[in-house]
Formats: sequence, structure tokens, C-alpha cells
Amino acid sequence: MRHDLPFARAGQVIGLLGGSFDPAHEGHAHITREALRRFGLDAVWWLVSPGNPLKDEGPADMTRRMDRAREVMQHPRVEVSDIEARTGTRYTAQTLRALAKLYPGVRFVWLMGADNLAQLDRWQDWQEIMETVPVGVLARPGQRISARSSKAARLYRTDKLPARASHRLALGAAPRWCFLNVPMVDISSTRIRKSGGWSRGPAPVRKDRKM
Ligand SMILES: Nc1ncnc2c1ncn2[C@@H]1O[C@H](COP(=O)(O)OP(=O)(O)OP(=O)(O)O)[C@@H](O)[C@H]1O
Ligand SMILES: O=C(O)c1ccc[n+]([C@@H]2O[C@H](COP(=O)([O-])O)[C@@H](O)[C@H]2O)c1
Repeated sequence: MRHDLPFARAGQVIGLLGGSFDPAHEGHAHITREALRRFGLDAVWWLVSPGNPLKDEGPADMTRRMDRAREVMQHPRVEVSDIEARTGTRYTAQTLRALAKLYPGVRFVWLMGADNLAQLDRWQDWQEIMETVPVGVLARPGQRISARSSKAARLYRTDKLPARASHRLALGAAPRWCFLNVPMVDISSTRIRKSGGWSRGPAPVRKDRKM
């Protein structure tokens, strides 16, 4: 195993939360804790994306986003990682193929907020994703209805596990998904950027620092 990649043993169940994390916030931390508790996961890895292929504007510098993510999410079973930058994969289906080769015997579960399920059918090879790994979806303010009526939810309706069986999500083969109606945290990176709480430019130079 390469030392720059997170460690997992064969048989472990790892939840993957992919995101721009531009910046990371309490909503990400909240759904991660819920996913750990409810989906029977051994650990969660945050995959800080080099850039969402569907977004026109690039995110802030990777190092800044990783640093902020590690400040926001401090948990012994959560690891913040730049795996996609290291594997050179940008699309989730590609990343999952790379992880399957790098981690034989490890079971991965893809995690996402309800807004991502609503537009999953726009992702590259999205049906391959659904048929490769179990998917855990967490409620997000204003997104429950669009997620439930999405193309993905409709096409895979018979593969949906009831929320009361969420602990069994990783125990069966994909396609298999579960929607968790967890208490919601109404926050987004967009709102933080708009309020001036985060800029996409380089880190500001501190005035008290001697040149
Ligand atoms: N408040 C939240 N509740 C539930 N899921 C969330 C929340 N915030 C983010 N997520 C989920 O976390 C993952 C990564 O999200 P992302 O980094 O894009 O944050 P975001 O707040 O949605 O950003 P942006 O506003 O820039 O689109 C996605 O699956 C997203 O659905
Ligand atoms: O694979 C795709 O086509 C694809 C399209 C849009 C988003 N994604 C992934 O979805 C995750 C959430 O993205 P974002 O930008 O909404 O945080 C992140 O891991 C992206 O790489 C993936």
C-alpha cells in the first residue's frame, strides 16, 4: 500500500464522502457522524475533489481546502484525503474503479447529500456507480422531494433499503441504497462564500508577518 493513501484492512467498510469542500462546514461533519452511526461503517474518508466535473468554476486551492476540512472534521474514524488528486481521477466512477484495485477486499459505500442524488443521472457512468457500491443518502434541507422523485431513485426503487435497515447497507451487493431522514443542518459552502466567510483566492498574507 502506498504510504500517501489512507489505510484500510480487507473486510472493513469505508464510507466515502466526495465533495468540493470549498469550504468544509458543519453540514459535512454532521452527515458524516450520522453515516458512521447509521450505516455500520468502520470509517469515513472525505475525498476532497480536485474539482467537480459539473461545476464551471474551479474550487480554492487543494491545500487550503484540506486544511479547513481537517479543522472542521476531527474524529478518530474520519480521514480527510486527496486520493483523487493522487489517482488522477475526477469522475466518481473512475475513482471507484481505482479504489477497487488499490484496496482489494475493502468494502466501500458512497455517501451523498440528497441534492447529489437528485442530479446523479448527470454523472458519468452513474448506473455503474449504483451497481458497484452501496449508496447512503442523507437528507438535506429543501432536497428531499427532488431526491425522492429523481431518475436514480425511480430506476433503482426496488433496491432501496428501508431506513430501519440502514445498518445492513454494506452487507449486501449493489445495487443497494438507503435514504436517511436525519435531522438537517441548513448550511452550504455557497452560502459561506457569499457571506464572505471563505474566498477562492490564495490564503491572505498576514499583516503581522515579517517579509
Ligand atoms: N448541509 C448539508 N446537508 C446534507 N448534505 C450535505 C450538506 N452539505 C453538503 N452536503 C453533501 O456533502 C457532499 C459534499 O458537498 P459540497 O462539498 O459540494 O458542499 P456544498 O455545501 O453542497 O457546496 P456548494 O454550496 O459549493 O455546492 C455532497 O454529497 C453534499 O450533498
Ligand atoms: O462523476 C461525475 O460525473 C460527478 C459529477 C458531479 C459530482 N461528482 C462528485 O460528487 C461529489 C460532490 O461534488 P460537489 O462538488 O457537489 O461537492 C464529488 O466527489 C464530485 O467529484 C461526480
